[in-house]
Amino acid sequence: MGDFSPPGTGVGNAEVPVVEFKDVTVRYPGKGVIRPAVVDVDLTVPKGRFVCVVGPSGCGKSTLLHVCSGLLKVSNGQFRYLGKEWRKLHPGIGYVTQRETLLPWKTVLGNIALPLKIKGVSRAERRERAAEMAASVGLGDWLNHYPRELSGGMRQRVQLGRTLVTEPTLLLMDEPFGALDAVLRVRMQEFLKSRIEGTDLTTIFVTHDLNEALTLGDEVVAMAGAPGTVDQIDTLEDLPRGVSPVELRQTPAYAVHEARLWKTIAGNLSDDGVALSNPALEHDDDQAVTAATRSGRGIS
Ligand SMILES: Nc1ncnc2c1ncn2[C@@H]1O[C@H](COP(=O)(O)OP(=O)(O)OP(=O)(O)O)[C@@H](O)[C@H]1O
Repeated sequence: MGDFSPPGTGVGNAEVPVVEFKDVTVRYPGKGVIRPAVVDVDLTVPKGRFVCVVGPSGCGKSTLLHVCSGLLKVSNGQFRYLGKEWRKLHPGIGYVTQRETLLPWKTVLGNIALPLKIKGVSRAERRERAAEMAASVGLGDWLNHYPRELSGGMRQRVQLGRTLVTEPTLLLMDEPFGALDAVLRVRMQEFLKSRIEGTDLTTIFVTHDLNEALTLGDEVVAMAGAPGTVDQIDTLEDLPRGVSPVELRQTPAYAVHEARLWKTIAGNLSDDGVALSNPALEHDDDQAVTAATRSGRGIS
C-alpha cells in the first residue's frame, strides 16, 4: 500500500476523500501489448462533491467509473475509495448507466424495491422504502405501473430511484440522460440536482455534453487523448446556483468556463469526434497501440 495522505488527515474519517486517484494507469486485460485506456490520472473527490467528467469518445471516462466501482483494478498507481484500497467490489456504490436495465415484468414499486430484496430487507420494509423513494422521484402515483407504460424520463427516474434507495455513498452516472430529448434532458438535470442538493451524496457524472456538465457539476474534469489523461479541472464556484439552466447559460462566468473547457477537449479531437492519440505517449514501447479505439459519439 502506498503512502499518500488526503489533505487534512488525522481529524477523523469526515475528511478522507471518497475517491482518490494517484498517478493511475489502467490497461484492460488482453493479449499482446495493450495500450492503456488512461494514464497518470490524479483526481480527488471529497464527500458531497458533484464532479462531471467530459471528454471525447474513447478517452477513458467510463474506465474511471469502472475503477471507482471496483469492477476494474488499476495497473499502476493507486486508487483509494474512502481512504482504502479494496480487494473486492466497493461497498456503497450506486451505478446508473444510459442503458435501461429495468425489469419489464416488475412494476415501478417492484423495480425500486429489487436491490433491497437482494440485500435481504423484509418485504414490509422494502415496500415502504420503495414507495417513499418512488414518491421522491415523482412517481408516487405510478407504483403499480410497468416500465412499458412510462415515458423515457419516467423510466430513467425509476432507475435513479432504484439506485438511491440503497442509500449509496458514491453515485456513479454514465451518460444517464444521453437517450433523452433536449427538453426532457434539462428537466432531468433539474430533477437530479434538486434530489441531490443538500445531501452528503458524492457523485461522479460522465457526459459528452459540456452544457450538462456545467449545469450540474461543482467541478468539471476534462479528459483528452487516447490513452486518456486528465487535462483540466475547472471548479465552478463562480457560477450562480439556484438559477435555471437557461439563466445559468447566459452568465459571463459560464461562457468563460465553456470556452476554456471546449478548447481543452476539441483540441484533442479527430474530425469524426474521437479522442486523438496522445502524442506525449506515442513513442513509449509500453504504449504500443493494439487496442482499437471504439468509434462513437463526440462532444456535443
Ligand atoms: N473491456 C475492454 N477491453 C479492452 N479495451 C477496452 C475495454 N473497454 C474500453 N476499452 C478501451 O479503453 C479506452 C477507453 O474506453 P472508455 O469506454 O473508458 O472511453 P469513454 O471515454 O468512456 O468512451 P465513450 O465516451 O465512447 O463511452 C478505449 O480505447 C476503449 O477501446
